Amino acid sequence: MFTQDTINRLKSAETPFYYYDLQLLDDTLKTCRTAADQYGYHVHYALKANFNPKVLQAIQSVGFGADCVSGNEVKASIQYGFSKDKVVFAGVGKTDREINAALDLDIFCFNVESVQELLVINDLAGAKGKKANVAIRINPNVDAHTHHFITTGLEENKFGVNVWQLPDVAFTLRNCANLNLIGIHFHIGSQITDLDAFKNLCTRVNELSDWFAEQGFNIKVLNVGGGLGVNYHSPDEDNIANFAAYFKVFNDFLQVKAGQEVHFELGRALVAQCASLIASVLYVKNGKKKNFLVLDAGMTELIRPMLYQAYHQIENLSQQLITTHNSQFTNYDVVGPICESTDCFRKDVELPESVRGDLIAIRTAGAYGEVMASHYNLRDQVQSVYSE
Ligand SMILES: Cc1ncc(COP(=O)(O)O)c(C=O)c1O
Ligand SMILES: N[C@@H](CCCC[NH3+])C(=O)O
Repeated sequence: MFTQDTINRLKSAETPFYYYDLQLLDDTLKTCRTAADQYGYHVHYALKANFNPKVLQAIQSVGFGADCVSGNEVKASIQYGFSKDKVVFAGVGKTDREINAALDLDIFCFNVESVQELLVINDLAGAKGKKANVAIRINPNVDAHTHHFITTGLEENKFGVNVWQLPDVAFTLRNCANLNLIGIHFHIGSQITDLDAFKNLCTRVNELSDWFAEQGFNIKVLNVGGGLGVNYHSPDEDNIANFAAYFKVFNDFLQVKAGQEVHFELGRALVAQCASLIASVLYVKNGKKKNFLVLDAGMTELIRPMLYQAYHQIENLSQQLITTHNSQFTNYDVVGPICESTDCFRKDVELPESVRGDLIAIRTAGAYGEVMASHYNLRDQVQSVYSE
């Protein structure tokens, strides 16, 4: 919910922009930290969700590690103060240049996604006279019951090694003198709201942890990835994810052997609710079949609705200030200015009757929003405005 003061402040900035509520970010981080600390769990923030400098500064200041998926994310995490012994480097296609840079930075661990990658890291580490810590990303074939496009832990997905490939992984590890296996890593998908999916993940992790122990490997880290979802439908009533319930599932169902640490890689749940995309109504096009609100933001600023049919709550902030019980409501297709028919945030959105210049908020846009913006149509770089 935006206060009148905030709306007045937003009116003075040029749209479109992302508005960050840094207090909510801080509250979310502290809630997560407290819930994780209860079990001694380690949280790494998945930078891919949002690498806005202010967001990174806030997250590193609560002591979380960093989960990175490119050489540039590794560099950014260290630049913004994440401790290098809490930086992990994941990704299915790490280049030699990226691996070398991460080796030079002495990061904590590579999350490795194939036997081929193990061999490359072994060679590159050897050439530097180093030993690289690795965790094997295993595809647990657990259904996350999330959108098909953002599920990652199924046999049909490109990520990780499949269970039937593990004997080959074990053989390779035994023959790679420059690798030190420290952990096993999993990530079953994103925007998961059914905690049973994590329960099923725990069962698989327990089996695989036992398998590695039987093979004589000392697995120090169980990295169960991220994926905790947020409430896109009620961003005000439910603005902080239920971290306590999430971590409790792992405490209840994950078998942790003596000396093992449990690591998480949360992205969305930490940052989604703290930002909204703020746009202005450029034109109201009333037709016979449809009414359109044409905004000055589109898929170039927030692509999630177009890419995954993702729901984001849409609010008319200007009319919120003057809406009375007599206000007229109209259904609009809320669209952007981009030359693509898919450039639509949502069809048939019921909003107070809107006029040119009204401020529109597209909520829960802090994760995979600003970071996925593009310059298509040679659009300007989207700007950010902060609550403090
Ligand atoms: C390997 C890995 N870890 C962590 C994350 C973060 O996921 P989320 O933002 O859903 O918490 C992702 C993205 O889905 C991922 O691919
Ligand atoms: N970018 C996606 C999620 C992918 C997460 C990265 N593995 C989203 O906006 O929901």
